[in-house]
Amino acid sequence: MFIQVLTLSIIFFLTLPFFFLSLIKSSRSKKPSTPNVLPKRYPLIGSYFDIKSNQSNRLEWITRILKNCPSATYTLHHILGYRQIFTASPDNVQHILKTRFNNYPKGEFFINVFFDFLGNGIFNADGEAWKFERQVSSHEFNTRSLRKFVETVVDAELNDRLVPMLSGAVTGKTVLDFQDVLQRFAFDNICKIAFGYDPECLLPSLPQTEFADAFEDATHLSSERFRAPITLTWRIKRFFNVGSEKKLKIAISQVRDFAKKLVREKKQELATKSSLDSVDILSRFLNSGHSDENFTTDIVISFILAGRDTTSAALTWFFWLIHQHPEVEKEILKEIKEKSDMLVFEEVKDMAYIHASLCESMRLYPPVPTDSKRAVADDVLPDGTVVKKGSVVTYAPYAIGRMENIWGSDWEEFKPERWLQRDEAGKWSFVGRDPYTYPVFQAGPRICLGKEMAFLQMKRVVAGTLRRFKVVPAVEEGFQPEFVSYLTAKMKGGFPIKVEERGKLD
Ligand code: HEM
Repeated sequence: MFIQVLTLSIIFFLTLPFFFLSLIKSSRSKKPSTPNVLPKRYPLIGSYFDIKSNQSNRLEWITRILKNCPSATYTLHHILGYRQIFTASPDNVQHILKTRFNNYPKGEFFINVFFDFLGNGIFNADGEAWKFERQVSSHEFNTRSLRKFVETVVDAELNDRLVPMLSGAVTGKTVLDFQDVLQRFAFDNICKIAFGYDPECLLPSLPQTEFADAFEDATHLSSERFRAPITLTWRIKRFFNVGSEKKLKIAISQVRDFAKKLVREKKQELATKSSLDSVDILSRFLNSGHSDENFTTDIVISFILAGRDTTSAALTWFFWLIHQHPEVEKEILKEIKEKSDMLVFEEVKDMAYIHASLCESMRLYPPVPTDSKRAVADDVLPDGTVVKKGSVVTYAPYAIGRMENIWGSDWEEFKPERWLQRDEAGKWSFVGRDPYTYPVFQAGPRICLGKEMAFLQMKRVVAGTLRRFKVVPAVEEGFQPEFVSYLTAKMKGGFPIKVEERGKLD
């Protein structure tokens, strides 16, 4: 706090004369004022005051601004001339993620902010390091691996852990935090598929998971660095090891200790096994000659981040929306009833209505609501926005999902049908949108590697849960959950539910 006040005071006194000058100038100005939704901007400090006052509702604030800009793109001016361009324009998204991919890496700024937590893991790498990690990991996402994932890992976690836990909640009439349960589910899943290790997080006792808490803190506090109005603040705090940086250091060291333990155990296992027996991602990296402990630890952390918080966030919002829309739930149940009790891989793939409902839910509540790149060289976006070398360019799936010109005047409504068409026999088929209009999984060369895996897992969980149970939010009448976003999104305070047994589907 002291450091933040000190930094601010210095900047404040340096910029005071410019501030008053601009006030006088704007009060004399005859020009019509900009709509008050756009931030006020001053010399040197840019829109510091608006940025600061909207820090806690940043996503909504940015969305409101983008909705009020003709090309859904806005350049936000931070302190000392540093610019950040926000966009919700599909053409601009395509330009950044595909057409001029090489001009928009994650960049030094992002990598430095997250380096202590993610190191050189795939989420925090550019250039050759990224290419190598992507190439090695991609083998784990072929059809054979995906089939194995659904038929062994997901089904076992569902039938042996999730369903018994929901049954227990019916019998005991207990309230569960479904967000926590789904995170545990996803964590067990990703550890099994990526490292061949079962952390047994989703047990009836809901074991205290020090690691999960530390992971949560590390994600939250690292992304706070990214949002800090003044970058210098966290660097000074880190130097003196005080405040949030002290907490972050402790959380990161717990996360890294856990990940290192996984790497060491895997190395021992590989020493006694043929390399052909080990088909998880970690084994692939270790077998490819990359046994450096820090590097493999980074890989483990990135995959946990990729696999744990994304699908659980998506499912949390999905189950909330389903309860608000009984007509959608009814249609989902119809689809479930058409399939066998123990779904096989092809049946999971084929569930078009559930697929559409998940897409629709992630349109409104994307697990990764914004994503940033840094311009290597000067550029101009398709809408004419000038990008200066070094500017941060952020595309916002959350805002794109709320654009009337893309989704129509009913954009606020949860309507899976906007992703579907019926054939003459009345069977639904899924109609996707291009990945720039729906960049929930990113797009272009860095599109999410786990997209298909995520859908298979989520569809299996939805079918396995709703076939037997009704998920009822345990909240007061009129309650509205709050969407919060760190690196990935969350429902603030968790998602309390009661579970009811459903009679046989008729
Ligand atoms: C609903 C679920 C998911 C969503 C919405 C999602 C979304 C995303 C997004 C937006 C990115 C780009 C992040 C960035 O570069 O900053 C990404 C990257 C990635 N995702 Fe996912 N993801 C999901 C599930 C998964 C799962 C289950 C895995 C499995 C391990 C996975 C693996 C990855 C990997 C490895 C990358 C890095 C790709 C690269 O940089 O080349 N994701 N994902």
